[in-house]
Amino acid sequence: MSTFAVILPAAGKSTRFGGAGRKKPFIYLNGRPVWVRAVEPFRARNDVQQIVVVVSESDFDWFRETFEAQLKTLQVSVVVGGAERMNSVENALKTVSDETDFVAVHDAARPLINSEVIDRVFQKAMEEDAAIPGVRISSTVKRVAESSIVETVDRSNLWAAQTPQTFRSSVLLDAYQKRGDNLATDEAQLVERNGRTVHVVEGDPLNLKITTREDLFLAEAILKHDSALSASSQPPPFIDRAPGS
Ligand SMILES: Nc1ccn([C@@H]2O[C@H](COP(=O)(O)OP(=O)(O)OP(=O)(O)O)[C@@H](O)[C@H]2O)c(=O)n1
Ligand SMILES: C[C@](O)(CO)[C@H](O)COP(=O)(O)O
Repeated sequence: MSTFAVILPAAGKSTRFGGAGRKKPFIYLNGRPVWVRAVEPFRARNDVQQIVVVVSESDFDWFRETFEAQLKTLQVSVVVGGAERMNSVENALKTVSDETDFVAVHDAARPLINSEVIDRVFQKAMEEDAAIPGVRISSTVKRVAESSIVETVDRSNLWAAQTPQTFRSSVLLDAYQKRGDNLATDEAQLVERNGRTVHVVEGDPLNLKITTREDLFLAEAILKHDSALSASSQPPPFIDRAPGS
């Protein structure tokens, strides 16, 4: 069986989330911390051998003390992050066992990841060495400058990248070793720049990244809807029923 290490970057400043309160990975979402929800689907897998959460230096002691029980139960190690997401992932990569076949990087701010998406990405990565989940862009895309449209972008081949972004360990390590000072907003970009093909599999529109407070409200609504669905044996009225059902 191939083995996977999962890195969950949670060392950002949550600037776009705003407010003086907790940073978004540490906020409770319907009773459980966002980062815990992001970790759980990976911890449930037999092929995941190592899970590393990355937090900022200023959060490190507080995080380990506050979430001591969850860290022990979930068997998660904690690493100090860096100024940029790339630095945070790089720090975690240094702690990944040499025996690990694949590394997956999943935003700790994506708490609604499900096992079906993970299965698809992990399977594709095992077949092709590099894979990410994505969802097709469904709105018309405009390039805007000074509040005016300068271009309508052809959206037919545009996808929004998600996580977990998953790579054969050597492929990701090589991309990071050769990145120099180049920054990127996701690991796929580093691997692409290093001349490797990165494959895209169907993600999930509900695998949202909690960036703003509105995203948190959306995530809460999704979880409330799911729990209502699972509590009721009947599909919701808006789902078409087969004739005569
Ligand atoms: N230096 C950084 C920056 C980001 N992240 C993590 O990468 C994920 C995706 O980043 P983003 O959603 O942009 O989080 P923030 O950087 O905190 O958001 P903002 O840009 O609004 O400050 C988050 O889980 C964030 O904690 C990280 O580990 N280290
Ligand atoms: C990795 C990512 O979630 C893919 O869409 C995204 O690039 C993270 O961006 P952020 O600005 O670090 O949230």
